[in-house]
Amino acid sequence: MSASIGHSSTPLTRGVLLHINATKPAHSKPHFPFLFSVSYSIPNYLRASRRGAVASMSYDKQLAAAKKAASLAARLCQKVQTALLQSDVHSKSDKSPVTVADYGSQALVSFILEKELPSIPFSLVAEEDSEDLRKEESRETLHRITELVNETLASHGMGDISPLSDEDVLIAIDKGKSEGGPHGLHWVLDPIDGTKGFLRGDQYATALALLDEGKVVLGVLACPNLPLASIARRDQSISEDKAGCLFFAQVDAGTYMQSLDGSPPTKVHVSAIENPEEASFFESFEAAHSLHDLSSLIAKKLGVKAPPVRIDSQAKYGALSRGDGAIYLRFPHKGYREKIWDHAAGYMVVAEAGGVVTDAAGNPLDFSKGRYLDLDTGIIVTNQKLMPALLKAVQESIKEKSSSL
Ligand SMILES: Nc1ncnc2c1ncn2[C@@H]1O[C@H](COP(=O)(O)O)[C@@H](O)[C@H]1OP(=O)(O)O
Ligand SMILES: [Mg+2]
Ligand SMILES: [Mg+2]
Ligand SMILES: [Mg+2]
Repeated sequence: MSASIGHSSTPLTRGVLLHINATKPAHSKPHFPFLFSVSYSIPNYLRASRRGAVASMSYDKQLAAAKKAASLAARLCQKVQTALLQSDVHSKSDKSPVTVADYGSQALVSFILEKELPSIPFSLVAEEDSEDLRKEESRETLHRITELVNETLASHGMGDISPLSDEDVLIAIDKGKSEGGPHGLHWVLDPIDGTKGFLRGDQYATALALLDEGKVVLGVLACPNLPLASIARRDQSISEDKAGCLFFAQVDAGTYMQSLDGSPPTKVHVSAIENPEEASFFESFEAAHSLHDLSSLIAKKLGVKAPPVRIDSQAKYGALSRGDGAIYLRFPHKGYREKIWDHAAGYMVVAEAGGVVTDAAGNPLDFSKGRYLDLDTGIIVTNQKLMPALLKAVQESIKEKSSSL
């Protein structure tokens, strides 16, 4: 049995089904510069919660630009999702709305970041590229995307910018082809994380992070359908709740949440729960994205009593960063390669809120290897108190289930 948190649809009945979304990563170096001998005794999961060499720098300007870009992209996505949900059943099974929102979001973020930070060399590692959009049959879709991007800019205080042409939009999208890596500054973007949730009318996120010398130094998660109030112990329809959260975090500066409408930010912290019996855990809504039976086994071994809360996208990381749940488990099917844009922003938001993100072996996530994450089996997220027991349960469960992984 599970719970799921959607936006538009189903009333939530206790013990029936909640669905939402989210994700995360980690840093590698222990931050004890004068105690080198101690570092060998620090468990990997604690190393994963500490900042790297670039910790003392400020990224305030980049953070302001990232918040602006992600918020506007979320507005664009909301507009498309609203139209999608109002349309008839046939078009709901059509992939094109999400295509328009994906490309539009990427073009908008790319354009705004470069415009807002003209003195900084621009490198963007992003999910989409313009190859399909340049085909003759995509001409109308491209016009629609350009129109949406221009409308969004004009209606959110950027009307002084000359409207973008179709070619400008294609160029902005293709700026996302950077390979990232261990040197320099690289933006990392998932323009819509959780496309399945987007199409269902449920959770999705625009996820934007910045890498400096291979380390994540800031993260922004715009989650248009995530309720502002906690989704823990939810037992009635969420459609009554106000939704639309913007999470943001900068290295060594904590994690904050505000409404997408622009309420003052409040500092958030991961759950302080130490007893697994009181913990609840998040996982993908989509069984194709994560092994639900493995998560169930882990939860059982740990002694978790609550049913899983199933959510699409990196909204899971956002919800975890404010303590709505204590654990996030992600075990993709064999052969799936995780991309950095699916975890970089969520990682930062959780790590700065006091949480820990590792792979299934307890190693920090390494964002310096290019577009993919190179990791052992899965990703696990929780607070520092629960991590040792969680790691043990994960490793025992994987051993038991190893034939099916
Ligand atoms: N087969 C798959 N296994 C795991 N994750 C997937 C798979 N296919 C797509 N994804 C990506 O997983 C993330 C969503 O996972 P979830 O919502 O279950 O947490 C998204 O980034 C989604 O891509 P996309 O960004 O295109 O939606
Ligand atoms: Mg994604
Ligand atoms: Mg995506
Ligand atoms: Mg995708």
